[in-house]
Amino acid sequence: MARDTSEAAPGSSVTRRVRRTVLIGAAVAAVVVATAPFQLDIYTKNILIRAFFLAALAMTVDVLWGYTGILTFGQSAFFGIGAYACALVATHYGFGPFWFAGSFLLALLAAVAVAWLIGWLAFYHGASPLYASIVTLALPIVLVQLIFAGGRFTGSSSGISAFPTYYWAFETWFWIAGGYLIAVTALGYLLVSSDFGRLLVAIRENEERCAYLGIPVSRIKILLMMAAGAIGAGAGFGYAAFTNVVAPELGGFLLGTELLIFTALGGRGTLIGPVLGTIGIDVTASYLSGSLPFLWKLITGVAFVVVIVLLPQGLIPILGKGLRRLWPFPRAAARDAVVLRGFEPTTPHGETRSAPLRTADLLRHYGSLKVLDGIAIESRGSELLSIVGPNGAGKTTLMRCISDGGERSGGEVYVNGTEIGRGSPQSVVALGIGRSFQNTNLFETLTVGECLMLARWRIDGASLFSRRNEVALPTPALGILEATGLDKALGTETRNLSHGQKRGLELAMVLATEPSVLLLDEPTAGLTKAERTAIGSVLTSLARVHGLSILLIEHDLDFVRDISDRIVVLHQGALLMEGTVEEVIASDLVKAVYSGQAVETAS
Ligand SMILES: Nc1ncnc2c1ncn2[C@@H]1O[C@H](COP(=O)(O)OP(=O)(O)OP(=O)(O)O)[C@@H](O)[C@H]1O
Repeated sequence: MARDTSEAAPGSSVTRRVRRTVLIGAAVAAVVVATAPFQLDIYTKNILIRAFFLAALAMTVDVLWGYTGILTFGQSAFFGIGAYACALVATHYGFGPFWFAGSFLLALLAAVAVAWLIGWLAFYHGASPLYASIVTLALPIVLVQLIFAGGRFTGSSSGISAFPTYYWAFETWFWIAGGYLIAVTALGYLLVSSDFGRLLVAIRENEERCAYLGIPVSRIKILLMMAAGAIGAGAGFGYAAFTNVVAPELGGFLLGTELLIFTALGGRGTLIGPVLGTIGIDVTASYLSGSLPFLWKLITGVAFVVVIVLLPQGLIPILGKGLRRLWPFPRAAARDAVVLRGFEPTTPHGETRSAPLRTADLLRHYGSLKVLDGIAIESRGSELLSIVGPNGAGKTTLMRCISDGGERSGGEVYVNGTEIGRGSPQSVVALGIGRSFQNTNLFETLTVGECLMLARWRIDGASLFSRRNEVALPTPALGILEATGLDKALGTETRNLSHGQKRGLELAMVLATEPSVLLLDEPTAGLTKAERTAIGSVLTSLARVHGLSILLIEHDLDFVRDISDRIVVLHQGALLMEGTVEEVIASDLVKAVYSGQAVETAS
């Protein structure tokens, strides 16, 4: 089965990506060539070479902050590591082609190792974005302190100067710096416009949802940090080799903050904005700092505040809009037509597993407040088990404890026979759990097609430098898309969908991960009667035809009665009752709980 959306833009996505990559590379190359130093004075040549190396560094800040949402103050540290690797080896060990190449390699390795450590500290499971920013803030501060403490070896606060280097002509260094900038910007563009780039945007928009789709968010961020660190160190190495002067400020906190300002001014999340912004601002600032030594910081500071307040997207997007009016070209390849294919899921029809999900003595407390107390439930394959109970009974907490090993305070959770331990959501997804949330939890600026591709990431992977436009989905996911009309809206951004369609998309995304146990938290909340009926019949078919084990939290008891095989009733964090639909509906105990009467629970 294959369906093609009707929104195909002219030209293949590959052609457009190549065209846009060439365009981005050409724009940077144009700046480099336009400033070619044949008639420039030495001062200007110096400034431009420095600006090109810094622009390459700012490009990495944009990939980390603009695209992935990692607010990093620490990129300057990698620049400093690269610069000091060059200076220290040349000063203390030796100089020549072997030493030069060796120190370049050392710079890259040292940056990658430090980035790995910082990434590991900043992005361990459960760390908040604020914590990650503080860790990156500490990095340049620690590095500068180490340089100070290094005494004569590192040159302390004076740095190191006049170490041996290649005294090539300014023109040669100009092309090295410009070439490095063009190469890393083109590489950066290929990355952010690929499937992997789509993943970075998804992490920025909704990291939690990514984790529950089985995407190893922390690992991806650490790898990105390592790549960005290596590029930054390469730039720092080049700068040190060119100037043959290094000082602690090259790896300092001030430069780290300035890079954020350059990125914001140029246009966060545009790649070309921070590159051109850095060149423009650094060159202007260098001139102003010469002629107006006390005023230039004030002027750039005021410009920063004005742009942030009046043009929060930065300067380059505004210029880009103007250019696009004069010379229209296709927008980002992100909106390429997406083709859907369906396949039968691997779970055999009607397979009945004994207990794909089991909890034993599950406990969750917040301080002295016991929210779940000794919950033992078991769900069977090909079964729809509803979890009901008054507000605050602990239903959502139960789902959290099943889907994230770090959530529970005690007890065990077994998924397909494996105890989840303290595993992260993505490791629990790998065991066969799929979870949808009480509140719709999507990626606002991604299209329906992109969201579906994202949901397949764990199984299909994502290419680093290319972009697919076809996604294969298990037939149940396709069924949900058809039932909610989403198969006709694959190019629509999710923020423009109706509430019902958002709920449908969320369910389709969970099903796309091919779970054997489905945890659904009020999947029909806010839906019309017709939409509820459609979802209800899909759920029953998932359980009975496709053999899934479904745990469903619902407040609509009529809906529960119509579709459930069994019901579990929670009350004040304890298991009140478990039985067939008829048993639970006939229970006086359950009626008493729902009418607000005081009821004794087992615990
Ligand atoms: N982070 C938290 N800190 C303290 N208490 C919490 C926290 N999260 C949940 N609780 C408490 O745990 C109890 C159970 O909450 P939970 O959301 O699991 O209930 P629920 O049965 O899903 O309710 P509802 O049907 O309203 O969604 C509530 O009393 C809630 O206030």
